[in-house]
Amino acid sequence: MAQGLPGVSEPAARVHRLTRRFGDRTVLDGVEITIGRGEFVALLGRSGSGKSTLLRALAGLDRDAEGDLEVPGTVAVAFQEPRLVPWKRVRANVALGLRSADPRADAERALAEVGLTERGGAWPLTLSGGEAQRASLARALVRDPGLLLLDEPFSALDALTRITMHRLVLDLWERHGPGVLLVTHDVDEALLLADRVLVLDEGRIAHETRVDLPRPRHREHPDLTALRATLLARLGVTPEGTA
Ligand SMILES: Nc1ncnc2c1ncn2[C@@H]1O[C@H](COP(=O)(O)OP(=O)(O)OP(=O)(O)O)[C@@H](O)[C@H]1O
Repeated sequence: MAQGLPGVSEPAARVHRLTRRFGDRTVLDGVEITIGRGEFVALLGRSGSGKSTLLRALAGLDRDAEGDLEVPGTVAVAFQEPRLVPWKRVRANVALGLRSADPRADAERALAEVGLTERGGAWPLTLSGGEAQRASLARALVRDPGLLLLDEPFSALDALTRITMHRLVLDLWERHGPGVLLVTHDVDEALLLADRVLVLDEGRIAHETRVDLPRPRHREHPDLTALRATLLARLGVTPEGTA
């Protein structure tokens, strides 16, 4: 995978002709994506369409992906399962691998930002699902990423916690301004959070929708109803009540 050199007007990430084959199966087939600095992009696609494969390539975790990838800044990833190291306390998990002057102080600051100051000394296994996701977000943000990759980080959470986490992510994004790529199954989540929603199908970005609405957004907003219908149709989901 070729890594581009950072330039003056670099976006947070640029993917050019990204291709990934597993044996004789081509899962990604020349994907093109640009994520602007400070832009929030959501990626939808049917199960098995290659969303996680794309995200892993962007995170630099897949050496066998072909194509050009330009990510000028630091990349941080938060996964569906928080992936905290169980034998390190929460604070130490957030500080893990951090090469700053005072990793512990940075970790404390990040924990405060996600509202988890009091759980810094806890063991990961004692955290609730929402708390563990907050810790995972703190661990991502403490690296001050230019690109934040979120792989379905809210899908295992209950509905109320998910709403709280949506607000938290928007708040952190507005404050820190990374480019975000959020992989999700949830059309509403994509429409509530993102500036732009992409649909991955047959190994390519088959559709793109811009969401020009101020945040916070409400599910019932009439503009979202139309966008939701378009996206569901693109995903091959037939509206209820039709054949
Ligand atoms: N290491 C691998 N070896 C072989 N096939 C793989 C590997 N990783 C992914 N695949 C295949 O690539 C396809 C895309 O997988 P991927 O996990 O990226 O899909 P996804 O869109 O994230 O799915 P989901 O929404 O269900 O999480 C799947 O058919 C999967 O079986």
